Amino acid sequence: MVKNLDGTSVELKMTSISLNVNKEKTNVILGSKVITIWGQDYITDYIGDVKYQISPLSFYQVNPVQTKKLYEKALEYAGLTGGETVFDLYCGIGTISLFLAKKAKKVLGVEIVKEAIEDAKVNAKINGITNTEFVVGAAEDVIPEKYEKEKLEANVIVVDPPRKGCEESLLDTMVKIAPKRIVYVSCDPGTLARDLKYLVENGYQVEKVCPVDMFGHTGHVETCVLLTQKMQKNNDA
Ligand SMILES: C[S@@+](CC[C@H](N)C(=O)[O-])C[C@H]1O[C@@H](n2cnc3c(N)ncnc32)[C@H](O)[C@@H]1O
Repeated sequence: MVKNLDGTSVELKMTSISLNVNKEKTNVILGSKVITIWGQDYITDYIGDVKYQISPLSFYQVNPVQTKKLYEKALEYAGLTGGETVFDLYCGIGTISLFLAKKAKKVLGVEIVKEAIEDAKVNAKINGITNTEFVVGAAEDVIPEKYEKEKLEANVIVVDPPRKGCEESLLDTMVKIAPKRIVYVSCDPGTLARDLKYLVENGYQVEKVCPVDMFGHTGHVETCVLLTQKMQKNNDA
């Protein structure tokens, strides 16, 4: 039994042991080869009432108590009423996508790791969620390409990039798609500030900012930001 910081406790049950093989001499921790030594090829976890299957090469937040708060904040900032098309870019195993899907018309998730997208599809299925689509690829390639070919539309775009933030080509296409709301989830204040500057210079305004302490006793902070269209605010007023 392990006690969480919020006083709740969880029973830990080992379901798998796997070995990762990395022969590259770089600063990347995990190699692409994973050997299951015992048990299943994945672990499972719940955030709120959503169940997730997570395979070894897929990203998963490390602090389950704070992750629930972070996703609830992203959901609140998305302001969904049930009729929206939402993009969840850098979606990992579909964690935020599935949180949002329950309150949206449709969610499109994009993620670069193939195994994570396979998990996302399974996760939609095991939670009985049918209004999601998951695509493998770099967000900065998939979204501009789909925008050119299919004239994609979205009411809300959520981005949760790694520390390097979003490529300018993606931000540029997001501005062209012109969602009413952008929810930016970031683990790096420096690249967050850079990307917010771009969005603010291109028609958006920062409406709300909420830091979430995902990495207790460290100097790191996760941040959830709501941006809205400048015109929209003026029209609403
Ligand atoms: C901070 S994680 C967020 C994942 C997910 N939203 C979550 O909360 O579990 C960033 C994710 O972006 C993925 N990623 C990295 N570069 C990418 C890119 N260029 N396009 C799409 N996904 C990318 C990583 O594999 C990782 O799953």
